[in-house]
Amino acid sequence: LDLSGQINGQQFEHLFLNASGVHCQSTTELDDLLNHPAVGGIVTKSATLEKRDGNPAPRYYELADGSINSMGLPNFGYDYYIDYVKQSHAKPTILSVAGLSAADDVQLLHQIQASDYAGLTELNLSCPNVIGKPQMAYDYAGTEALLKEIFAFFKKPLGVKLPPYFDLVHFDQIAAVLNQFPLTHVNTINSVGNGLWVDVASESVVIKPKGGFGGLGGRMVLLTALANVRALRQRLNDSIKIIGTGGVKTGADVFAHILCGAELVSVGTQLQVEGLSVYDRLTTELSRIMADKGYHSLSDFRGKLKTI
Ligand SMILES: O=C(O)c1[nH]c(=O)[nH]c(=O)c1I
Repeated sequence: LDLSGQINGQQFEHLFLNASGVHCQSTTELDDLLNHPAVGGIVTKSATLEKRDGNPAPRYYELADGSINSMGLPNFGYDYYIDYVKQSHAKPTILSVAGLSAADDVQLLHQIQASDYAGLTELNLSCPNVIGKPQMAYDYAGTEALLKEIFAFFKKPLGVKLPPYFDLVHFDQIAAVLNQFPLTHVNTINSVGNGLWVDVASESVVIKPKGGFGGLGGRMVLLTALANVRALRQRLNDSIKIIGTGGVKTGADVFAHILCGAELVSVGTQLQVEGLSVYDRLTTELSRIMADKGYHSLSDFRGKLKTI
């Protein structure tokens, strides 16, 4: 079976990545992913200019049907990750970056442009957990202005990480902005921002930052993730590929993401819960579904969701 995908001419022999933030903060974790046969490529934890400790713990909590997190962008800083992705790796790498401001974003991309890194970069426009910092991708004019400034100097392959949208007009608006730029891909969705879990027994929230508010992931966000992959596939230029992220727990979920138009699929919460073996299970389950349907490659059904 051909389970490959391509972004900007870079061949991902296997469709699976990690969701940025999960199992990707240290070089050891990144090596674990790269060395796993059922992983096709990796995304780094979003890097900021300087190293960050992030928010106070507890800042991640696993639920029956997913997760809630308010990590606060803990990472070892830009230099740590550019040094890692600059090395030659057997599989494609995506360097994720997240400034604490638009100016930071520009500075980070200037540094990447000046470096000899030739791989993919992903600008995270959707971190919901940096206190006081709004999610840029909910500001359409701000996103357009930022991307105009960036593409004036940035000539390397660039994609963006998007938050979920919940209104068809918002899909139209963000697609109208993104279609103006030579983006290699969009990665959708980031966590569903600012959910709240209440533990009834203790009558308390379960994470410390932001009074318990945090980004939602896992099975509970699958339907929102599929909607965002599908809506953006229907609206974005074909040249902008989609990395489907959000809610993947089974091979059927992976199949659904591809049917909605995803080129590649990321696993976040379920990787956190299950470990690297999740990729073997998902590969087995996806392969069985494809074989039952007589499909030999992802392109046999990618984007071919039927309506009724
Ligand atoms: O809190 C985080 O570090 C975080 N958490 C998320 O769920 N998405 C993000 O983009 C980020 I930068």
